[in-house]
Amino acid sequence: MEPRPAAPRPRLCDSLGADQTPSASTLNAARAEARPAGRRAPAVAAVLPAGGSGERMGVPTPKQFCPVLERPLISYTLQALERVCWIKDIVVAVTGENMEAMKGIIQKYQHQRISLVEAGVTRHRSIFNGLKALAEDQPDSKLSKPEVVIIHDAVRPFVEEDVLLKVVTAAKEYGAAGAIRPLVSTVISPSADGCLDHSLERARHRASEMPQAFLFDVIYEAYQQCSDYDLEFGTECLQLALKYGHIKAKLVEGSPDLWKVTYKRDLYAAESIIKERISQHICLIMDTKDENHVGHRLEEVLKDELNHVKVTSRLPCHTGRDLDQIVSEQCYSYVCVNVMTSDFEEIRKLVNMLEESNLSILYPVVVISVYFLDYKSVPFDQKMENLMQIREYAKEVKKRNILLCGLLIYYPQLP
Ligand SMILES: Nc1ccn([C@@H]2O[C@H](COP(=O)(O)OP(=O)(O)OP(=O)(O)O)[C@@H](O)[C@H]2O)c(=O)n1
Ligand SMILES: O=P(O)(O)OC[C@@H](O)[C@@H](O)[C@@H](O)CO
Repeated sequence: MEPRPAAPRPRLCDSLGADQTPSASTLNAARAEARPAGRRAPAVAAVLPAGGSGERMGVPTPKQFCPVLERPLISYTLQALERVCWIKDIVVAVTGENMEAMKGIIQKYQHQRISLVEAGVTRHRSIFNGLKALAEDQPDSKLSKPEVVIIHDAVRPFVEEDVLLKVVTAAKEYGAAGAIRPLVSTVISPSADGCLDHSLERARHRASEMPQAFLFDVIYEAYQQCSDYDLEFGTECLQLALKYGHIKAKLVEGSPDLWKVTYKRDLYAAESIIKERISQHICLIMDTKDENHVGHRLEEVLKDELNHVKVTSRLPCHTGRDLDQIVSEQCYSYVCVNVMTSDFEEIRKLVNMLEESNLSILYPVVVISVYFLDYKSVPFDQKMENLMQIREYAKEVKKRNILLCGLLIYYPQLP
């Protein structure tokens, strides 16, 4: 059957984006170069359907725009795909009414390599629109047809490079590939009278998840031949490749985090996972090199008490290069231990560095500034005045997603 002539092209907005974040892409570029010699890396693009209304979430805002830690859910998914430098274009399908909101998210969180297309009235139609945008070299667009295309729901934020690489590599070989997970509940088939007709043997079946990947021509031709019924009611891209392209997708075991945010509980779960991930590293910054610094004792205690948390320490944060390294480690929790001074100029320096690093654009950064002051040598009112400034400063930096608090510990010098 001749493929159906392409429907009118979706409106393709300009690509939007900002400078590449150096650390993630540098790392990925190194990995990409490490690919076995002689195998040309396929040109890879991604299509993210994000045009749904999120009815099952039960809130007015479509779930892909619902905030998680005050940041829209879709921004986490974009960040996850942006970390993979060999994905050259990310096409997001959003409804016309959400187009401006999506552009605002891209600008605010400095997402890159993003192009926007109009969503369709169903998920398959949204995906088809994304594929059309990639299929045609448009003179006014940076998009070109990829060899392999990843399809990934915008509401699945926890996707890692390894599973993306697995499905892309498999798609290059098999024509199509998709992530699967063990079934949690048994699948049953009800009879017309609402009773059990039969159940499927759970061990012999799997849940189809995302990401999926396809040779571009395979999936694009499948969509072009797709029946209106499938476009309207279908939920499985792999099935389209099988039905219209006679391609049996390679199934790739995915990690538990590939789940789709569908119900409200999923938002709470996503927030917990993100909080857990960004609190995996605490960095102690001390204001002297003295090995008897109380900060070292605190470091030991934290290492003993917090088993799954990486605790590092740094000497005086006036060595900017040193702080650059800390920030490049994507640390979001800092404890500054000050025994020599209550002058919080050092804190200002640290906060400025954190802001310049763009860390706080993506996640809240916590800075706890602890002051140990000997009340015999430091008149209370003089130092409290200094420290009270921290309260006003904290209000100011909170607007930039940096949560700053001060802790004053007055103690008598040992005789
Ligand atoms: N017309 C549509 C419908 C869905 N999607 C996207 O497809 C993904 C998975 O679909 P689903 O979880 O069903 O999202 P919704 O349709 O929004 O959810 P609901 O069925 O609860 O309304 C989501 O990223 C959703 O935004 C889309 O791009 N276009
Ligand atoms: O049906 P929904 O729109 O909720 O989900 C769409 C897909 O994510 C879902 O069908 C997966 O099984 C992958 O195909």
